[in-house]
Amino acid sequence: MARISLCNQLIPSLLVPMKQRNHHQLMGVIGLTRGRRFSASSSPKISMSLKAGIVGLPNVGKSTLFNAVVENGKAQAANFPFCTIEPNVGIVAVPDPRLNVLSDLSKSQRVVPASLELVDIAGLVKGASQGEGLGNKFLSNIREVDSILQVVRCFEDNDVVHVNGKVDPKDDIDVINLELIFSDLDQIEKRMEKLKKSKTKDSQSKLKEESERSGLERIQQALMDGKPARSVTLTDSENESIKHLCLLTMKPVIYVANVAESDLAEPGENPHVKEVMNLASELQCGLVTISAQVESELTELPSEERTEFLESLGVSESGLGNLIRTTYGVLGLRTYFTSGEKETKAWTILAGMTAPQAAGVIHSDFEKGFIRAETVSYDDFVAAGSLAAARERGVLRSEGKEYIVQEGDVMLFRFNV
Ligand SMILES: Nc1ncnc2c1ncn2[C@@H]1O[C@H](COP(=O)(O)OP(=O)(O)OP(=O)(O)O)[C@@H](O)[C@H]1O
Ligand SMILES: [Mg+2]
Repeated sequence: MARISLCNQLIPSLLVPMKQRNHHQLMGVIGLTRGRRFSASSSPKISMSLKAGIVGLPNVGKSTLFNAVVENGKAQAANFPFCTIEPNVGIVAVPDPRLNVLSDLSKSQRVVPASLELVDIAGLVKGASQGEGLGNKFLSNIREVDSILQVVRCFEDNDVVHVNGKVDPKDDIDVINLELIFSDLDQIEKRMEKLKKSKTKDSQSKLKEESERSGLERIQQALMDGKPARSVTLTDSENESIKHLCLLTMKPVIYVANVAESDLAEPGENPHVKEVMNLASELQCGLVTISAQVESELTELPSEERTEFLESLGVSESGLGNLIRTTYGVLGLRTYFTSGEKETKAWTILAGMTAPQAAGVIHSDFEKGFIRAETVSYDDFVAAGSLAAARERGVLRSEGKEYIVQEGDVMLFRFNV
C-alpha cells in the first residue's frame, strides 16, 4: 500500500486519550509531534510532519533558501509559534487555497494547514562518503529525511565561490549522487555481511531475510551501474524488508535550480537550468526553479512592496508555494479535510490509505473503533455549503472500512471506543 518508505514516522506518535466513551464524532484532538505538545486549547496543532532535507554542495544557496522558506512559512502560518525547533530545522505550512474556502463556509474559528519539516543540511563535498568534510555526519542527517531537495547552483556570480571553481550543474549533481550511492553501497555491504552470518532457524524470518538479500543484490547492481535504488522495481516483500536501511538513493529527489534574479522571468533560457531539466527527467526527479536570493530579499520587504518587487523581475508570485507543494506531491501524499465551527484542518495521508487508516492519523482510537466515515468530495461540499446541506442533497456518502480516501475528501468519522 505505502509506495514509499518513510523512515521518519508517518503516524503521529501519541495522542491524548479521549474523555468521552462510545459513539463519537471526531473533532478536537491533541497531537504530539517529536516530543512537542500542541494542545487543542492553544492554537498551533500539527497533524503529521514529514521531513524534507535541503542537500547540495557547499555555498550553493541552501541556507538562503531555508531561511526564506521558514521565514515565509512563519509569516504565512502565524499559528506555528514553535516554527523553528532547532536552528536548522523548521516547520512550514503547505499552502492550500481550499482551506480558506472550507473555513469560510463552516465559519471555523481557526485553520490548520498540513505541514512539512524542512532540514537545512550542511554542504556535501567529493569524498563525503569516506568522511571528507564531516561527510558521514551529514549523510546520516540525510538518512533521517523522507525526501531530498537538492539545491543546484545555476547562477553566475564571481563573488560567490564555487567549490569546484565553476558553475556546472551536471558535475554538481553527479558529485552528490555519487556520494549518496557510495554511502548506500557501503551500508548494503555491511548488511549483506550480517545476513551471511545470520543463524535464523524459523521459517518466517528466513523468508524475510531471503527477500532482503534478493532486494539488496538487485539494488547493489543498480548502484554499481550508477543508478539510484529508487530506479529498481522491487517486489512488495523485498521493499518491505529493506525499508529499515533507509537507503539514501531510495528517497524521492527534487532538484531546486537556484537561478539569478535576472533569470527568474525566463528560466528556460538559462543553459544551466536546461541541463538540470534534462537530468531531472532522465533521473525521474522533480524540478523547481527558484531564486533563493530573491526569496530571501522578499522576506525582508513589507508585504505591500513584495508584489511590486516581483513584477519588476517579471514574475507574479514567489516560488516558495510551488516548492512546498511539489515536495508534498513527490512524497505521494494526499490531503483530506475535517471542517466544522471549531476548526478546518488539512490531514496528511499516503495515497491508497483506507478510511480507518486515515482516521488513525487523527487518533489511533479512531482507527481501532472505526464504524464508518461520512464523506463528501471537496467540490460537492463547496456546492452544498455544509455537511448538513450535503446530507440533504444526498452527496454525503456513508463509507465503510474498505473505502480508499480520495484527495480533497471532507470527512466525519464515527467510531466506538
Ligand atoms: N540565486 C542566487 N543568486 C545570487 N546569489 C545567491 C543566490 N542564492 C544564494 N546566493 C548567495 O550564495 C552564497 C551562499 O549561500 P548559502 O550560505 O545559502 O549557501 P549554502 O549552500 O548554505 O552553503 P554551506 O553549504 O556552506 O552552508 C550567499 O552569499 C548567498 O547570498
Ligand atoms: Mg548553509
